[in-house]
Amino acid sequence: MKSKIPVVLTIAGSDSGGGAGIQADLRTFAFHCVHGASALTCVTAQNTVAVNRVDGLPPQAVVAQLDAVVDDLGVQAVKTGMLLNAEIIQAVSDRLQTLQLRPLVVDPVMVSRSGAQLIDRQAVETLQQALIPQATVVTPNRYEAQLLTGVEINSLEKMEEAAETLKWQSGVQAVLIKGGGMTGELRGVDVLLDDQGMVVLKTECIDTGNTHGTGCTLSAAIAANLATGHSIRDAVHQGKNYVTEALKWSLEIGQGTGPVGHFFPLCLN
Ligand SMILES: Nc1ncnc2c1ncn2[C@@H]1O[C@H](COP(=O)(O)OP(=O)(O)O)[C@@H](O)[C@H]1O
Ligand SMILES: Cc1ncc(COP(=O)(O)O)c(N)n1
Repeated sequence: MKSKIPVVLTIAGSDSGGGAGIQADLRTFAFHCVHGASALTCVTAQNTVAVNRVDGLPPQAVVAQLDAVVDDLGVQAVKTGMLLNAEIIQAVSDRLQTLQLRPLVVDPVMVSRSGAQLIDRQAVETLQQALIPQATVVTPNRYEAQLLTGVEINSLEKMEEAAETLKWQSGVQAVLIKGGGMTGELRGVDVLLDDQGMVVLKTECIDTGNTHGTGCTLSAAIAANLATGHSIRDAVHQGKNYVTEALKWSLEIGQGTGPVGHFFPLCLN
């Protein structure tokens, strides 16, 4: 029997601990019944406690992976994660622009959950100028949104202000500011701004320290949902619900911030 299945490409880094990056993306794609393809940007020596080392690939190697996937498999949606440096970001942005690969979910990965800086300063600028304007949805967390907009985010109103600022300064179609790094009752509350306006996304707050990979998982789920034909709003809503479930089933692995449980329904024992 032959089956037709959407192909989703992630352009991101490897997490040796398996909780975030390419590993989280591919598990999320599998859960959503889409075929996951990957273009690796870098290899991190990482666990639940720290990022010990990062080795980047040459930009041409990243673009060659992208081309190999697009030329043969075709792609119904793309997401980007950790892009490491300005050269890789520029090369990927140029290729995405030329090929007009859409929908495109940009997770502007800059700082890890353990607090490690994951890309350099110049890379932030290139992300802003070359990649984010092309995005269907951009998904910064609290700290990334602050860095991208200059708005200090300490309330729901400031989350909304940052979303407005980022949307109008970049021309991106939709902005999702994630609230996993907020405190009190705003923890786990996200704000989505698209062409229809602003919505606040609230699910239950999960009391767990094991949040490694939440951002990667959410952006991968949104890309998978877009690939299967959902609207932006629907893709984001369903992605948020998926992350909430995965957080409920997060894994007690390692000494630090453990990963979320991507295949929760299969692991109920
Ligand atoms: N404790 C939590 N309870 C419920 N949702 C959470 C919690 N922590 C993070 N989230 C959700 O996980 C998703 C990823 O957000 P966040 O953790 O802020 O991203 P990142 O991993 O990029 O820092 C968001 O939808 C956020 O609201
Ligand atoms: C290779 C890689 N990519 C991304 C993240 C961010 O992870 P998170 O989803 O927790 O923000 C990470 N720690 N490592």
